[in-house]
Amino acid sequence: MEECYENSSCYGPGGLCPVRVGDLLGPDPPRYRVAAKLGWGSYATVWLARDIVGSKTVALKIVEAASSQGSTEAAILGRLRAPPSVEPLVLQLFDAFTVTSPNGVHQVLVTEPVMLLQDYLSLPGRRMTTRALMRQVVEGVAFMHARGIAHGGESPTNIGVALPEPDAFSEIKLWKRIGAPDVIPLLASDPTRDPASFPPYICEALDLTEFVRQWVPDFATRSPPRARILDLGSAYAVDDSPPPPCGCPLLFRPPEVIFQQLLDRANSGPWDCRSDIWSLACLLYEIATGGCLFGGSMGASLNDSHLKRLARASGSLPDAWAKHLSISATQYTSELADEFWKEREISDKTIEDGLGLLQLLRRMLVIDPARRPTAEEVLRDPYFDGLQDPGVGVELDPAFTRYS
Ligand SMILES: Nc1ncnc2c1ncn2[C@@H]1O[C@H](COP(=O)(O)OP(=O)(O)OP(=O)(O)O)[C@@H](O)[C@H]1O
Repeated sequence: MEECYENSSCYGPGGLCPVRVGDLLGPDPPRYRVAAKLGWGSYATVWLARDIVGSKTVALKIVEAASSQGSTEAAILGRLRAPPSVEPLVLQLFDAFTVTSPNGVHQVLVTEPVMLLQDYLSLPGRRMTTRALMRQVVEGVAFMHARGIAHGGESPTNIGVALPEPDAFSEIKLWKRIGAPDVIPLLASDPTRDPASFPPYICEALDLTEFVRQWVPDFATRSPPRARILDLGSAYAVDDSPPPPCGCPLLFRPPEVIFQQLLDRANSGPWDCRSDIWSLACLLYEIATGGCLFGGSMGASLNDSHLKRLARASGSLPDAWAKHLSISATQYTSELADEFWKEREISDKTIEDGLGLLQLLRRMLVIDPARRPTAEEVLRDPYFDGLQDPGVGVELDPAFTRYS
């Protein structure tokens, strides 16, 4: 039950912004009317809202007060804006402002709403091949890197798909179609606590997939999807600033960060666009197979065994790491890596060129970040050769001039 909602203890000084369905938010005059919750993360709640001035449907990411002041997400999304004539591959920012609640000042990002890729992949009869979808994701990463942004957290929950006809949604149609959300009333155990510091109820997130299924039943079969990279909360501009702590989920986290954290848990050390390439490889494997490349049957923890598993996949271990692990580096050979990859052979015939995909992933999963291919080089890998993507209408442009 608890996992279906953000934790109520997140409301308090420096915490989340208390939001209710129907609230009108925005810079003067407020223009975004909250219709439903879309989700929540470690630092924010995200809401579907109607822009009553622009007659648009938008997503509002409302960041907890303690993380709002230092948040660079709006600036980074601003740098990744696509020109109007180009299909974007990164979530598009429409507006940014702050709201003040009893818990502090909250950054609000107004973006397009999307369906999570994992939910999209569950729709029956989708028209686009997984390989074409993967190419869009790689192209999105190449675009970010060309703009000097390292993402630092690529994982399946950070990839979305543009919604069909989002501006035609209205709050009334929404609730008529799928019913009202479940809510849990909140009452502070301390009766003296300011009741304005928490919402009167915690609201269940909207089942966007179910809504799209009903609203546009032929969405998956009608047109190829347009992928979007989201959650730039851990991203940074590599030329302008030192890397923030790496926010990548453990199973997607690159080995250089893991090694650094094994030395000092509080410090993820330097990471950059080459680190993204490692996470991207793990993400591509998961998009293709639905399985996790480095998750053992017991999951994974930040420990020596996990680092050894990554070294096994890449067939090498730096001497300094071997010394720390008290093992010999010479046992990490390409033959050992061959065994790892043999265990991951893709037998699912619906995945095009499974062998070609694994070869590409091996190219990307190299321990030394400097030897990993760039995202542009990944796009030119034979695995993506001859890919027709008529619905998206974008072609690979090595210089990415179409974005500038
Ligand atoms: N534009 C959007 N459209 C639809 N849903 C969204 C959108 N942005 C975010 N979400 C939903 O809200 C959730 C939280 O968003 P996000 O990951 O950006 O928050 P966060 O606090 O930065 O999370 P994290 O814990 O990953 O750092 C997402 O997992 C997703 O379910």
